[in-house]
Amino acid sequence: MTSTRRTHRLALRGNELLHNPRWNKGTAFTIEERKEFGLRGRLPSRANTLDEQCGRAYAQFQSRGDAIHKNTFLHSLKEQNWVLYYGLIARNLKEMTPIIYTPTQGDAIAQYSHLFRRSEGLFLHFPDKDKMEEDYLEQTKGRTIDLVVVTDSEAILGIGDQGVGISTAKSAIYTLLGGVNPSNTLAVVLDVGTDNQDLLNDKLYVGWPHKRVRGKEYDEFVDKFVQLVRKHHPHCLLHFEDFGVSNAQALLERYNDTHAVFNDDIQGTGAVTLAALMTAVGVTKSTLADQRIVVYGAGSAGLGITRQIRDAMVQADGLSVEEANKRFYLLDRFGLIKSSLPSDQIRPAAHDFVRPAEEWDGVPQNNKGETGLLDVVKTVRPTVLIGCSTQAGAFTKDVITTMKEGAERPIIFSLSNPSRLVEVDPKDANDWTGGMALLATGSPFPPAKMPNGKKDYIIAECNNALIYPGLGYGALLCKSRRMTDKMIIAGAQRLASLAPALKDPDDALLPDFDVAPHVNFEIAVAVAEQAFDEGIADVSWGKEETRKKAEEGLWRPVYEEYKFDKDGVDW
Ligand SMILES: NC(=O)C1=CN([C@@H]2O[C@H](COP(=O)(O)OP(=O)(O)OC[C@H]3O[C@@H](n4cnc5c(N)ncnc54)[C@H](O)[C@@H]3O)[C@@H](O)[C@H]2O)C=CC1
Ligand SMILES: CC(=O)C(=O)O
Ligand SMILES: [Mg+2]
Repeated sequence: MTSTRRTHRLALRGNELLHNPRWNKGTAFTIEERKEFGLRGRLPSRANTLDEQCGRAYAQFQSRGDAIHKNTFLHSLKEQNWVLYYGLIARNLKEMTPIIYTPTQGDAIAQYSHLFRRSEGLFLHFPDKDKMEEDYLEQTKGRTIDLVVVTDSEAILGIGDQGVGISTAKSAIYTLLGGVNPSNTLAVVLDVGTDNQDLLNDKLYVGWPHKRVRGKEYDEFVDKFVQLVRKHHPHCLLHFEDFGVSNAQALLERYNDTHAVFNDDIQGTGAVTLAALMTAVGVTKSTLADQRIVVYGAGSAGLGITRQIRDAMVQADGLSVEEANKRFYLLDRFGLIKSSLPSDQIRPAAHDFVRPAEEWDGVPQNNKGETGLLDVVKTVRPTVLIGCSTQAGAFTKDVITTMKEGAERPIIFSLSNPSRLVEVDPKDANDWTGGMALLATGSPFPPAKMPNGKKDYIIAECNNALIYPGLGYGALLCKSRRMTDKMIIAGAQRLASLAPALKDPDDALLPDFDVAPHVNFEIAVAVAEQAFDEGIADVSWGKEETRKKAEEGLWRPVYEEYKFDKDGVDW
């Protein structure tokens, strides 16, 4: 890829410049820049390169004992110097991504109020709803905003309602893995209260200490925000993250046809899982349509995955929607989703996949008429088992060995985060199936030992971060007016085409996180090209230039030249 160093004209000097993480270079300011920007006496004598700074910061990172302290260290680095923060993590991607993202970020968010030092992003508080536009403009006036990542923190990274959190980590991943310019992103928390009693009881809780606002008032608050984004940044992609399942689905449906919106838990997770499954069926030399798929946990992720795979069966394998729906067996907290369940136990998004109760006559059920996972597995003999339930250990040895009896190469994805909530430890799934399972997890796990001295099996990390930065960058690159299903499938197909298991069936089902920036770049190109095909790209250049434009638009953590200019950038 090409790289061009630009010169920036800055109106900031002295401490203002040193304390601005976007522009600060710390000891890497050159002797000339120190003179020009009034920094000479504010810095020690010796100028460092970025590599030297990264070496020093890496040693400091290593000296932090546990993951949460490492997370805090990196967070404070981000408050000081963006180039150093992203440069350091980019140089140590596999080691540091789990620190700034899942699994560690979940713990950091759970302790947010206690670890709090400095705020980041935009907080929109329900009690200040009448001032929302003022607060929004205060943070965004004069800025280019290409991407807004918004959360109401109701379902954070598998640990539930945390009141405030997550959008900054998701937004950092856009920069790290997608090359999105961090200056052009905005992380937003919609603080509508929390139903987490521990937080409400905590005197240090920094969010609005109030029960969650729901219903009409909630909808109006979110709508006001969405309309503000549309009014001031009409081309910007609006990414919804970790909303509670009912709101997540409803918001996507409400805005999807009119605005470039994207729900990561539904669509991003659906897309990365589809890619892993496409690779897995390549290994088993079958098709998507050949599968019998059990999805355990029919929330945002489970329903998003189900719909994504169903749509791909229709698009790629030519099934009708009705035929494709029949390939799925969904379970939630009331067991199998079947027609005899009371209607309030079946979410609207699950309606397409409800199994007829008659089909289950004679299959054991509990005294409430619920059919559990093991009995579903015994009856269905699934080829694919996907977990997104937050129920640690739900895929027991019985479940896995029963599945193995009906599938030579069982495909088992336990996607719940953080790692401790995984439905089955991939090491166990590997052992219980004699090394025959095709595995993926939501957080990183070490490779599994294979029988008969075969090489270790790399567990694919099936996390939406392997695809959402590329989906987002592709959409904002071509200023797409929407994020369509076809764009998402194009991204998933490109991701699957890069999977190691395509070349070697004993290798991982998805590319390694080491190469996630390259992978997301390829996804972005595929997504933008698809937007051109659908006639929804809104730029002056043509489809054939997509790759070149994508390269030019990448933000990279390198120090660029500065010149002082009193009319230059001042924020
Ligand atoms: N790997 C990845 O990229 C992603 C992983 N996830 C993870 O997936 C999990 C679920 O996330 P969301 O779908 O956003 O949450 P969610 O709350 O929308 O869905 C969880 C579902 O599991 C169900 N459930 C709870 N207990 C159950 C039980 N005993 N049996 C069956 N189902 C049960 C809940 O009723 C709910 O419908 C979390 O751990 C999350 O971190 C979510 C998004 C992306
Ligand atoms: C990865 C992600 O989006 C989640 O666990 O919610
Ligand atoms: Mg999420």
